[in-house]
Amino acid sequence: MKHLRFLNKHFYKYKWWIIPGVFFVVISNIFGVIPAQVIGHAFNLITENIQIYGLFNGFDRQQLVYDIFSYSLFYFGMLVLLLYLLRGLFLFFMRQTLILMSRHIEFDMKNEIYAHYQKLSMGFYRRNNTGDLMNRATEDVNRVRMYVGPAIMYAINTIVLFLLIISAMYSVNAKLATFSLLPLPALVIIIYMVNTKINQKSEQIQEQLSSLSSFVQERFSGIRVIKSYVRENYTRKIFAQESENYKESSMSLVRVQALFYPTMLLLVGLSTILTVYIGGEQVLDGSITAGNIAEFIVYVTQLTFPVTMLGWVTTLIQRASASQKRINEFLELQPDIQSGDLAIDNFKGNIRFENVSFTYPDTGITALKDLNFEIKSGQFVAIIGRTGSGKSTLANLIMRMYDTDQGTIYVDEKPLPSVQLQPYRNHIGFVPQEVFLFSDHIYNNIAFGLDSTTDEQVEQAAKDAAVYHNIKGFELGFQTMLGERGITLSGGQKQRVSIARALIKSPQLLIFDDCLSAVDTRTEEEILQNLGRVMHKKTSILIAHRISTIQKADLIIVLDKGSVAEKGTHKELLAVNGIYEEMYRNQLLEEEKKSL
Ligand SMILES: Nc1ncnc2c1ncn2[C@@H]1O[C@H](COP(=O)(O)OP(=O)(O)OP(=O)(O)O)[C@@H](O)[C@H]1O
Repeated sequence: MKHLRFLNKHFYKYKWWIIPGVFFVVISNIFGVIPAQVIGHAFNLITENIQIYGLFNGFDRQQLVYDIFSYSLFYFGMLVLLLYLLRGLFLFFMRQTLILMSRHIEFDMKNEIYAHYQKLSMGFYRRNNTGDLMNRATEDVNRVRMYVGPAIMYAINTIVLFLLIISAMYSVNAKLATFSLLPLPALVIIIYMVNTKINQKSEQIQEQLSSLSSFVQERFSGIRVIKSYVRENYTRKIFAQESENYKESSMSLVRVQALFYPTMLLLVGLSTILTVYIGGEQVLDGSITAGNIAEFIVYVTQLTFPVTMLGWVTTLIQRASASQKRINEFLELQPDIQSGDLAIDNFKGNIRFENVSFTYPDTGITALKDLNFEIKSGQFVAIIGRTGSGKSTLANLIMRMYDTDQGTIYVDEKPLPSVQLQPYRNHIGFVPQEVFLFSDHIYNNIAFGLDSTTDEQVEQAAKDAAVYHNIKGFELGFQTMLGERGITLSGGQKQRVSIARALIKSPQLLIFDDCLSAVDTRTEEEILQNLGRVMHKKTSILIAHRISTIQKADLIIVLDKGSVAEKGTHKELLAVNGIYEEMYRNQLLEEEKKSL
């Protein structure tokens, strides 16, 4: 329950919704209780009038008695109707305030969680899977909303109704009130127990459903692999098994639910029988009127719904508390990467690594060891090395996706952690190794990094990335949709669209993380030539596997097992006869083999 205290700030913010809301609950309940008394009076009127009507048997006046009697009944009927209408009106206001408030709180919470997620660092995204993040921002928030809205509303409603009805009952007759209420505690306990059971089963079903959905989602994403390995029957069988489990749990839930209403009706029926029996005795000894029995039956029926709600409200509160705990776990996390204060308005693109080492905290893998080098402003620098040698890690450190364990990275001679993070990243055009494009138009994908763009800018970026003609070849050109409901680009086209996305920013520093691997050598040559023009006097860092890509670099850094093994120009490195020269020889050999 303590986790729900987090929501108090929201309640405070929306106090002018809660206060009238509670007021409407009280008023609507008053209008809900008075009709029972009116019905009681009407009942008394009937019994008394029937006797008077009988006395006038055979007299002309009998018709007059009948008219007065039916007029009074009509009056009582209209009064009950009016009271219920007023109750309905205030119930409407109650929902309009309390439930609407819960929607506002839900909206605020979702925005708060989303904004907070965005602040958290890469390590957080590595540690937690996307499904979990999504669940906390949607399903868990929804459960909390059920607490701030319906649960609170029904709880207040139940308390107010209980107080009003019980005091009304005891003011009529204490003995009858006690007997009529006797089955209610049993009803509360049974409902609570059944509800807990239903809840456990629903949770189990929910889990099975999400595992079923993940299974289906993954299998359909990998449908190509399934078809090529002819595993359709195999996956169908697994799916049938998972569905069977889901069906079994659902059936067992239905069985429990089927018990719920009969049990409830049984106990309410018991209460009614007791009311009529004890009430009958009381009428006989003259302590109450027959109308009071009718009044009590209405009370007992009115109490049934809130009592049922009580069990439901308890489960809603328990669920909300568990969900809020999960939400708080993430909201209380502080980003590992905190922005510095130094402004970096005229970034020149000078990067210096001084004794930099880095170990991934989750795996304990030391990816970079004691790196020392300088990338001067305006240089074209290449990073090369075997797979797993730490090239992408180096790019991530420059982007400050992670902080170094030891040593310092200086940007324009300022320690990177002391620099304002977002303006710094804004100066960089980063093309990651794993291309990610949004399910949106090609145009919007290229324009992604800028707040406003012109068609010319987008087209020029596409031309520089050598993807313009491909895009123009599509029926809808730059308005072609990508992603699930759009077209699928080839690996090379994707890489080039993501290059265009970086180039459109005219960044001061460009980092290509092995993003030319799916591009043929001729197109690669074209892109490199364009880069020479676009990145003139600006810094470019190219991570590559092919030596042909980087031969013209001002500086080539060869990484081996996380350390700088060699550095220099192409010519200088060949002269060293080391790793670089060996890679060069192997690649030449491969090309010769291909040309044979
Ligand atoms: N997010 C991560 N968490 C933990 N370990 C990682 C992570 N990313 C990379 N590593 C490890 O760090 C080492 C260096 O990886 P990195 O991706 O930097 O190499 P790379 O030179 O870019 O490789 P490739 O050429 O195959 O892309 C590897 O041993 C890898 O397993």
